[in-house]
Amino acid sequence: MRTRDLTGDSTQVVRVPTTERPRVNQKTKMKVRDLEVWYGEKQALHGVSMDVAENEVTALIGPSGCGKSTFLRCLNRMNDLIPDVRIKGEVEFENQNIYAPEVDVVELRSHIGMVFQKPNPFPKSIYDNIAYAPKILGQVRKRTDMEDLVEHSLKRAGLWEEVKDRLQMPGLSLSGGQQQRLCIARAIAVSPSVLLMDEPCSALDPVATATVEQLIDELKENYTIVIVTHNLQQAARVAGYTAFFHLGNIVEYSDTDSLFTHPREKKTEDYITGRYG
Ligand SMILES: Nc1ncnc2c1ncn2[C@@H]1O[C@H](COP(=O)(O)OP(=O)(O)OP(=O)(O)O)[C@@H](O)[C@H]1O
Repeated sequence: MRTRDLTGDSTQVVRVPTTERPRVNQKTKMKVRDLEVWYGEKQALHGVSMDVAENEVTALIGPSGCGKSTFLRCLNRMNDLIPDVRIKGEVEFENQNIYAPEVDVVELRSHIGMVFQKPNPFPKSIYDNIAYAPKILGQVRKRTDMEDLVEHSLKRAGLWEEVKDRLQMPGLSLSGGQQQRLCIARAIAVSPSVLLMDEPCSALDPVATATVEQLIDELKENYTIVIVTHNLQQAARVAGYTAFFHLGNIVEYSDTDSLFTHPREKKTEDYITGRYG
């Protein structure tokens, strides 16, 4: 594994593997160490380590089956829901290993939210899609506070103007792109600091994709975003950092410009130039 000097101070050279930490002085929001995942007998991640930069968008790219979604789901323990899964290693968030036995997973997921590939609004009204989780979590009790939260979340997701006159309509009556923004609004309503997005645009047309990409760009001011995408142009457009996964390992992790213009590894170059995958 390659290393580089992160201090610039020749008297105190700290060497950190480049796959873990993309840039000098980058504040780290989540720290993943030696993550191994098995589904039954099949190992999907082989000791992956990575620092996730705060208030940045980090893209996970790589060929089908290389472990991107598995890695993403480990960041808020979504894999716990899969039978026969076994996870080793550490994922640190706010100075705590999220796999420690005392961690409350429901609360954890209110800090680290998730948006899925296919928009999946609840079969409820637009209003209730947003209000449901803050209510269940006891975050908001007064009706007027909830109305404010619903409005604020929909505005943050760039959907307010389109739905403000029909908040009691079913979320499922919206278009695909609107449903995905509703899901983003729902995720941010509980005030997470990290948003995980698993191919959030793959079911959307180019216009809706552009809207969601613009939203991701705006959200990164307040949120740390990790996004799985098959679309290399999308990674190049939205992400400050990109990790290239292959066969359950990270081959290369760096700032997006460097990864796409000067990949260090031959495998990365082959992938981004379309020689395989
Ligand atoms: N629920 C599961 N049960 C068993 N095996 C799984 C499960 N989810 C993923 N896998 C296996 O783990 C490996 C990694 O899958 P994962 O979905 O993480 O890859 P990916 O890079 O996100 O793929 P894609 O780009 O096709 O979505 C694959 O071999 C896959 O078949």
